[in-house]
Amino acid sequence: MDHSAKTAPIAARPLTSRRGQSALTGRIRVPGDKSISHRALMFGALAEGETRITGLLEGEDVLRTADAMRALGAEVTQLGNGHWHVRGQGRGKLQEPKDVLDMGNSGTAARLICGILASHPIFAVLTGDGSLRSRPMKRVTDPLSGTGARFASRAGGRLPLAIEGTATPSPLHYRLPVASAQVKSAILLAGLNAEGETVVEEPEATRDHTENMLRHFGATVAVEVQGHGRVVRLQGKPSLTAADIVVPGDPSSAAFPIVAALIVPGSAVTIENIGLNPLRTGLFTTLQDMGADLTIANERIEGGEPVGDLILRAGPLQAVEVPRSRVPSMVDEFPVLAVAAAFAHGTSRFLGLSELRVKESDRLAATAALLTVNGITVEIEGDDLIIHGSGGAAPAGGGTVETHMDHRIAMSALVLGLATQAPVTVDDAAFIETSFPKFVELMHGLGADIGAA
Ligand SMILES: O=C(O)C1=C[C@@H](OP(=O)(O)O)[C@@H](O)[C@H](O)C1
Ligand SMILES: C=C(OP(=O)(O)O)C(=O)O
Repeated sequence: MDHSAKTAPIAARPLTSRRGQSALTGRIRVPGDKSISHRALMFGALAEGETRITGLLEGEDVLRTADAMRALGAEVTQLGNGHWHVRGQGRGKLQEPKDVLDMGNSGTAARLICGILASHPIFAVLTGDGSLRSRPMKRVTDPLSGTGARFASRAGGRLPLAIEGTATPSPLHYRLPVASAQVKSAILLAGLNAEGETVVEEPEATRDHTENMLRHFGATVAVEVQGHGRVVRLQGKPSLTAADIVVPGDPSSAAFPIVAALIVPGSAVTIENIGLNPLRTGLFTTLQDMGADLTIANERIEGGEPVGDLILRAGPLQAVEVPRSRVPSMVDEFPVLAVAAAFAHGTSRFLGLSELRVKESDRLAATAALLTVNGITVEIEGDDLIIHGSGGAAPAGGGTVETHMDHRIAMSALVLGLATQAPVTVDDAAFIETSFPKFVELMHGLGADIGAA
């Protein structure tokens, strides 16, 4: 698939999901964690020596990061089956790219690379596909300007964006105005080449893969918990040394077969080797609050991250209220949680979803639309999403869902259609490739009926 800004738009790929003859059953693994995969390639490129990665997500978003790291001078080798090697020159030694860096659909790639480039004395231009070009970048370029780097972009801070990095970045002390691991990470990455301490204060804790992996490569990163939030301190100019990385299965990808197993009557599914970093597991807590038959087994530490297996059985779900403090730990899971809530007994409320408006699509609106067009009653009140559950009965379905270049809307809609009365169609499933290659094949393996529209 190619959906880059440089090429003509490719034909949309509609897909339909239907209630099958039987329940979903089986034991599966989902692809590697997207957040950890991006960081493994980037930090490998910033470290000295050869970083060996196992279980890398080979989805479009991460492949864009791999291309960008090559364009910046790192040797990035794909060995097959999720094994990759990255040979970096050491911190501060990236080369000026000879062409525009196309980050495709990936907000994480674009924003983290802004942080990396701000503290290199090179010029670079970033662009992306139609979705990424509409997403806000000022949230990183405004604070990063404090390093001395200069940014020029389209109106409203949209890509394409030109960066003139600096050889002598000032260290930043920044309090995040929104809960965002991407913004936190961009600031920490700029701090790698700054003299002294870079400090990020986050009022709500967000995923800490950057902090963990920087430590793994030899940096000194101190984290102080303050209420719901944290203060992160990075010592500048560390020696970053290549390190091996084992990428766990992505809990955000696992969310789709998880919800499918819970709503298709009679299903029994096990998903192995899922990352259980506590800053990523808000969905599992929420589903357990809903009374889902979801058990975590075989918990262990692999490659420095907690992982485990999830055992799921279909059954009745109760409505739930998700507090705003839980949003960062499940920020990408709300579309598919909304699908689960559509089957629940009672009315669910998800509070404080403003950040969903600036994802690959306006996910708050797209999630409400995906349910509404399939006969489920929803309301948006301010930044809250309210879903009136069907009380266990199969919702009507029969709708065609607009995916707006958003992989998570496409997969959520296809999961919904596995348990509605009439099939559900998505207008374009192509973007599923960004985070979950082989999603359809994996769901087929469980017995799901997903096919041509
Ligand atoms: O840091 C990361 O890897 C990510 C952070 C989140 O974005 P925000 O930082 O915008 O919340 C999340 O939505 C995205 O899928 C991955
Ligand atoms: C928001 C997401 O990713 P990104 O911001 O990297 O595009 C996502 O994968 O749901």
